[in-house]
Amino acid sequence: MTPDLMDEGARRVRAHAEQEARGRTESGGRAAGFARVATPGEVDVAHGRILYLEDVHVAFDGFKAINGLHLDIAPGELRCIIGPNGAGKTTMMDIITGKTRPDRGTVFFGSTIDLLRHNEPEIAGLGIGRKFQKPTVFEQLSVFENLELALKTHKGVKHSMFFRLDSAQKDRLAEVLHTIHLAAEVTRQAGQLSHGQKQWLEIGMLLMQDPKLLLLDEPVAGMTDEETARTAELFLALKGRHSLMVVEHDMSFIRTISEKVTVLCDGAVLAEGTLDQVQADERVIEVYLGR
Ligand SMILES: Nc1ncnc2c1ncn2[C@@H]1O[C@H](COP(=O)(O)OP(=O)(O)OP(=O)(O)O)[C@@H](O)[C@H]1O
Repeated sequence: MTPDLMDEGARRVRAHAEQEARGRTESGGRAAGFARVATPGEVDVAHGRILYLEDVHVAFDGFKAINGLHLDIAPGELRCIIGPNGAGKTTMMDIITGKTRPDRGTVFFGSTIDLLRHNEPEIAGLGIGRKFQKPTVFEQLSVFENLELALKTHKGVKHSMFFRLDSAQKDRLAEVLHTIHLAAEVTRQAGQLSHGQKQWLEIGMLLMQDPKLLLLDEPVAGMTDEETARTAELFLALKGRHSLMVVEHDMSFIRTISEKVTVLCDGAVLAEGTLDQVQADERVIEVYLGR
């Protein structure tokens, strides 16, 4: 989910919210029980859940990729998702971000936002950022320019030329630079950064949008041991302020960052608990070793 997509989504969510408000005035109120459209930045976590999936199903040409999936993420939690190839991890992220529509089931962001009523850019605008495995930074621009670009709320040459950061945005940019360990690289061209640094820069671009929930797909694939260790530090620093869902195959990385691990298999949750607990689970051993 690129920052551009998040900007576009924020605009669409605002437009949607305004349209909903107009609809209420004209019709005198909406049917009770409908999920309301939250204004950007507002996620109701009073029930202790930032993300809630219940009995979600998706089939591709009859093949059940997601098959009765239940999942709950608490605000500020760092949840690790593991599972063998084809378990449905990417498809689950596709459903949360609106890229794939489930055949049935419930997918809520907080307790009031029904994500199935929103499209992909709207979901990005609601504060769900997604980082794909491959870094997609703007290689010709500097680290600073990449982060600045992530803040621009209007596209187009005119706005690009006249966009200036205000002081709060400058503070935010400095804070993000520090968080992603790139303060010393601020003027460097992104194309010259190492693979790990590019990954951090892309995470920084998402952080400029202040997402509530970050979905990270195999973030340490291809990183050196040192970069992996710094990424673990970064994620531990982010949890609490943001909720994170990390899909990863690197078990030593998972061990460093995880509290609760969810094991997916055949499109459903096979086991949940600490890494030690799930690794000792016979069913988990069977799906990893028995295939
Ligand atoms: N668009 C699609 N059309 C047909 N089958 C699909 C589609 N998307 C996913 N699948 C199938 O659904 C299953 C789950 O795939 P998914 O990519 O979600 O698994 P995964 O857990 O992310 O796997 P990996 O760890 O290999 O990335 C796989 O068998 C995959 O081939």
